[in-house]
Amino acid sequence: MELGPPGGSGPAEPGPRLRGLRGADAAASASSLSRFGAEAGCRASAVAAVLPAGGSGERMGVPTPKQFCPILERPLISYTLQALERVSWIKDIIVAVTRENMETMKGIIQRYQHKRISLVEAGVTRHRSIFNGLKALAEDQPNCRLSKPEVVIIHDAVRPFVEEDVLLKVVTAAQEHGASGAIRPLVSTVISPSADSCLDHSLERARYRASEMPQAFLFDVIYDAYQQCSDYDLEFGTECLHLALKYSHIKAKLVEGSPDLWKVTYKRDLYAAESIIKERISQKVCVVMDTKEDEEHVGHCLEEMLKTELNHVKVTSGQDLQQIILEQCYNFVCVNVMTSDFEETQRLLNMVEESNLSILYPVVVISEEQKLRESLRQGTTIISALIKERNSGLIGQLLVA
Ligand SMILES: Nc1ccn([C@@H]2O[C@H](COP(=O)(O)OP(=O)(O)OP(=O)(O)O)[C@@H](O)[C@H]2O)c(=O)n1
Ligand SMILES: O=P(O)(O)OC[C@@H](O)[C@@H](O)[C@@H](O)CO
Repeated sequence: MELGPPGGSGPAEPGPRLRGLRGADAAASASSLSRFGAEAGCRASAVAAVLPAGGSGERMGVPTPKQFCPILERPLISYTLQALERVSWIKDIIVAVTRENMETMKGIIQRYQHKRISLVEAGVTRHRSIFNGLKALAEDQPNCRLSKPEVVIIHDAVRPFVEEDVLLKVVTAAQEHGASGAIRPLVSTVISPSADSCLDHSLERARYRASEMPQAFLFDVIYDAYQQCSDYDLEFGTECLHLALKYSHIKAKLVEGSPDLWKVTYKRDLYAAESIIKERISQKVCVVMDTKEDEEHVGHCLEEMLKTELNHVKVTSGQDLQQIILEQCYNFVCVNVMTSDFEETQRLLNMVEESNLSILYPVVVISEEQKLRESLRQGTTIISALIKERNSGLIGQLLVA
């Protein structure tokens, strides 16, 4: 078992975007968050996460294990890590990878500046990988450098669209019930085949749910369960909640999860994940121009038109660029009125490159205000298509209107 040092710090890159919590949810989570935040602050690691990432991805049908398959030229696992890193009260993230992929994983941690990550060696099955991750947190292990958490989250590394609200729900429920897991309605009906591959019986779909991730447990509940586990369970089991019930006699609290909790398993899931990520990072466009005051400025006209094509268009001037980049905007439209504006545009390009944003996020440069005004509709259509398509072959478009 190899424990890598917790990672460094630095801006995360694009990935699944968190929706803000609203209304009662926000109030409830704020109190729970503050409770965890407070406890996490005093106990430094009240909540930890274990991410099994030691599989081979056979069902994906490609040589690269699916957790390392690129989406927008970034490994799938990096999006999951980023989603967890955005949750400040998760103090340690333990990732189980095979020995042969250890260096690849370390490279991803460094390239994308992931933090709070410790690596352990995966097992030959998912349960064994999870068990190795738990051992890294248990204080009864030699050379253990991590403190035992009160609650541990278990989440598949190939489920990138996990959000803070569902993590908070399962963690809060686990604290109260000992175990908790996200569930989703079944899409297909479950049937039981007979020995001769004929229908024996089918289950009433409405009475059943699909078990998804994340799941959360009081650490001792799940660690004790894994310590008692039979080899059969470790070899063939797929359900951590079942182990908590069978060995720790804890009935997990089930929490309705969002539709995006699904696991990347087949190649089609990669395409689906890419389109979800593209959609999420295309929702914010920054129109950069040298003035905010002049409402007749073509930049404001462009902004109004872009709002009909894209969700969120923010107008800013050159001075706010650093803040915009820190807010993780990935789409910039620079309206150049005078040739001097090109210096502003070059400054933006330098900032985007320095800020480590992926080169896939197009900066659209427009020159010639008057001509743009004449072809504003066409310019809007082209800009929206560039942002939505985000094709690496179209990097750094210079649109001369
Ligand atoms: N020995 C294993 C097997 C799986 N996993 C991880 O458990 C998660 C969910 O498992 P699954 O979707 O089955 O992944 P694979 O086993 O890689 O897929 P396949 O069954 O298609 O080979 C994945 O993050 C996978 O990397 C693991 O840590 N150790
Ligand atoms: O190894 P597999 O991908 O088949 O199993 C993983 C899933 O079973 C698991 O992630 C959820 O069902 C929740 O337990």
